[in-house]
Amino acid sequence: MSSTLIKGATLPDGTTGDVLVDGGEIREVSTRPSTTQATRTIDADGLVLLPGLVDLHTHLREPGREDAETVLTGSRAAAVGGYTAVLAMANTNPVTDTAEAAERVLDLGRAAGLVDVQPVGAVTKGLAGTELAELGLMARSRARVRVFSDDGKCVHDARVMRRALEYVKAFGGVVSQHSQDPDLAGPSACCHEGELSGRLGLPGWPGVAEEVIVARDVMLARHTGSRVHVAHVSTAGSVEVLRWAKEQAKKDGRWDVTAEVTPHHLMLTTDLLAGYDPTYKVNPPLRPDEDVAALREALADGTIDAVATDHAPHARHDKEHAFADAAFGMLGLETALSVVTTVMVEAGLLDWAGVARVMSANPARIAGLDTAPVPQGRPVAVGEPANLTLVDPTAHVTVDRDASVSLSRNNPWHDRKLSGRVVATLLRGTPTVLEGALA
Ligand SMILES: NC(=O)N[C@@H](CC(=O)O)C(=O)O
Ligand SMILES: [Zn+2]
Ligand SMILES: [Zn+2]
Repeated sequence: MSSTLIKGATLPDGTTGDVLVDGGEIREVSTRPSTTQATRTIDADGLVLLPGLVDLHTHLREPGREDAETVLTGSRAAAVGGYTAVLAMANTNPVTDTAEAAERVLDLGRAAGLVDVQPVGAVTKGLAGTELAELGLMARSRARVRVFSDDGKCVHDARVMRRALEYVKAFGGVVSQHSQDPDLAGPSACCHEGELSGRLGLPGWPGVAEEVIVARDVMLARHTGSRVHVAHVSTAGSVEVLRWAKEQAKKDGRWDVTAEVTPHHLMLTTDLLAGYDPTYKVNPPLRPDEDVAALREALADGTIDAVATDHAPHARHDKEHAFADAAFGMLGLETALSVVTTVMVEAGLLDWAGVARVMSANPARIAGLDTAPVPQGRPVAVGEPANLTLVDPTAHVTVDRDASVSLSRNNPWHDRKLSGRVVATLLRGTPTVLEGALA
């Protein structure tokens, strides 16, 4: 295997040095110039070297909607975005609700070979919300499933949620919840319920539809002594509940609650809907400024543990409709690091150690990938697997949706100026991205 010498990189802790990668591992980290000869040298002067990014929430669409994305094209988008591992959501067709289905996604990921594709298992059969899927068999399968989610749908029945939490506790699993009470909004809700939705004549979801489920689930986590993870948190009220719950869980030590926020909920607001552009239609919906401010603050102070993309590719014929009829979801893998650089690092809310924490270490730990046979989310240190992301923190990029390696084009960042750019990604020592493009 070839070796790579990364010269003069700034590490997350702020020190500068040379990093030698060989045999899939980090072999040297030295503050003085390394004299070792390597097959490849990357000049990293002025660049930041992060542990490979880990995405807790990706929709890869295979099997079933290979016209929108495949495991291969989604893996390409992930690598370009600086990711070395992604959790593939279960709302495919068929649903990932059996050990065989999970192993198939795992194998497709290995065949693509660009990032570790870790399947998420469904909580209930067919995402129908009534009967538990074969959680234990998925956990014991080759796919070693630890994260379970009916994402796209809320596990609405409290009894089913309680059972699922009890079940996953046995093998250190976690239930990732799409928190949204369907009874608090009509079936046609498609945006944030507020003054603007009234003006536009669009039926909305109130923030409280999310908050009541977050509150219920943290109490169920406490009751069962298990772990719940709140997917794509979008309101200030949810943050308040999480802040309280995390304090309680810490004191108790027997249960846990974690949460993720998407790049779009950290930057885009509900007023974008004024033009009825379905690119901005997403679930949970874009919220007002005060929610966005609360989410940023919560990510900075650790109330929210992780940034997760909720990369949700959709084919043109599903997205290009009148607002009310278009599919929910937006792309996120290729732009996440730039959005976080722009809204968190440049704003002084996170330093690079903080970015490493919320985009690599914490998501890996939540997903149980930090203890996998070949771990993810580990520090940039000698003896660790060489999963690495090299970032130019001062670059400015104007996003072009047609430059994307995703199969889909539902990109809300098109034409926006963002800061920070992924220059290179290494998966266990092998470059998947060099000079900002697939290697
Ligand atoms: N986020 C979305 O708007 N859509 C997701 C489902 C989901 O994450 O709930 C999808 O699968 O398209
Ligand atoms: Zn969801
Ligand atoms: Zn999702």
